[in-house]
Amino acid sequence: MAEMRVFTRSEIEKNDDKDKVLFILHDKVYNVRSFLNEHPGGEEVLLEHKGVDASEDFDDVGHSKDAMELMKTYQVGEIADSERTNKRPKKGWISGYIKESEKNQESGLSFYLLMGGIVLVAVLFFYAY
Ligand code: HEM
Repeated sequence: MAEMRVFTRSEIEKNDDKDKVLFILHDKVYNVRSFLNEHPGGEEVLLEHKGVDASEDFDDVGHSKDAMELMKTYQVGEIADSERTNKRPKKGWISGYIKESEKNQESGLSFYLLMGGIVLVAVLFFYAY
């Protein structure tokens, strides 16, 4: 991951460096210049959001957990403390995380099943002898 920098919103807006396509997603700054051709949603939509806070539109698409992981590769910094919205991502955005917590519950459940199995074996063992 590139070295993290602190940006102001106007810096992102005014940036006209040809090597950078910067936008803001939930107070974090991304440079998707090298991702344009690879974005499954197409380069157009990324270019349309150049220089702006794309959080809401991004949330509305409801990106997957894989997309969230991929994003980390393109993060170049974050917005200065005083300019952060600190808004919680909308449901679409966190759908991946919700799935993640469901996964944890599942693994919690299998833990109890395992414990139940052990107890059952112990009881059977107890009655067998
Ligand atoms: C670093 C930022 C981004 C990354 C890494 C990223 C990654 C992805 C990936 C992996 C997909 C495939 C579907 C999925 O796995 O969710 C996707 C689809 C899409 N993305 Fe992005 N994306 C980014 C930013 C954006 C932004 C700012 C927009 C603007 C609204 C956008 C709009 C879309 C659209 C419209 C689709 C297609 C959804 C569909 O066909 O159902 N993406 N993106």
